[in-house]
Amino acid sequence: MNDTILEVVDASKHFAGLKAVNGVSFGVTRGEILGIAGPNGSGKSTLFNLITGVPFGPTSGEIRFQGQRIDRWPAHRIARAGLARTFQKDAEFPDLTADETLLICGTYNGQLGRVAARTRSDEVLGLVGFADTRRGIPSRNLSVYEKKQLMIASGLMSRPAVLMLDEPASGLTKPEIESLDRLLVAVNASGVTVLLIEHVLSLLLSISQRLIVLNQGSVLAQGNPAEVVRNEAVITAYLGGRKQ
Ligand SMILES: Nc1ncnc2c1ncn2[C@@H]1O[C@H](COP(=O)(O)OP(=O)(O)OP(=O)(O)O)[C@@H](O)[C@H]1O
Repeated sequence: MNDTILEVVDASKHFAGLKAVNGVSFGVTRGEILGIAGPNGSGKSTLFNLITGVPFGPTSGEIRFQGQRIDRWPAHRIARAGLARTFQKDAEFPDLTADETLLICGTYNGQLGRVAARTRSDEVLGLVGFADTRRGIPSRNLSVYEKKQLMIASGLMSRPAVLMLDEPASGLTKPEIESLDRLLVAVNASGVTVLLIEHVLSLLLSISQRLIVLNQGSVLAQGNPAEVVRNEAVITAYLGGRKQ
């Protein structure tokens, strides 16, 4: 049985002369946590953009999700098919509470009625460990870690098969990164395949089963995380060409 849930085949995104993503191919196995690393500007967020169609699909290449070709689908159709993502930002709706935010995500992305959305909110907030006492305050007043919890909970409202996270550890303290580690393991254990863009190497090494490193829009290395971070080309890319 083929257990590949998501396939990126020779995908590129070019902005005029800039090859932001250039001929990238990889598969994602159902149930895994796949880490994606790379220096700033190497094309990680653009790769998420072209997979999810937010705000654009690939210039060329194919994206296949659960056996269907999705690279010409509108973003909302891709989301509703089971590919959810988060962005590198603080709070989706700063003026809204966690409950209100999740109601919007549940009814729009998850296409749930109000009662089902409320039930799902309880489930996802429990899964990410969000305190009940914090559900009624505007998101802008939450701590950095609580905003991350809410962001991940929002992505889970539609019961996605795949959750794509863009640098969720940014701005977190070391103990908070350890909490995030446990949170993501719990999300994965609940049956969600996870794609994780991250600069925090300790998190990637702790939870990823495989690691892909991008550089200048192309795959530089992929495979076992501990081996990939020892790869000489990867070290050189991170050090900007300086030899140690
Ligand atoms: N909409 C756009 N128009 C033009 N250039 C873009 C656009 N989006 C991204 N780029 C460029 O594409 C390249 C890759 O950017 P991208 O944001 O994907 O990198 P990244 O690896 O996610 O970086 P970081 O780690 O800093 O978030 C960069 O040179 C960026 O300036």
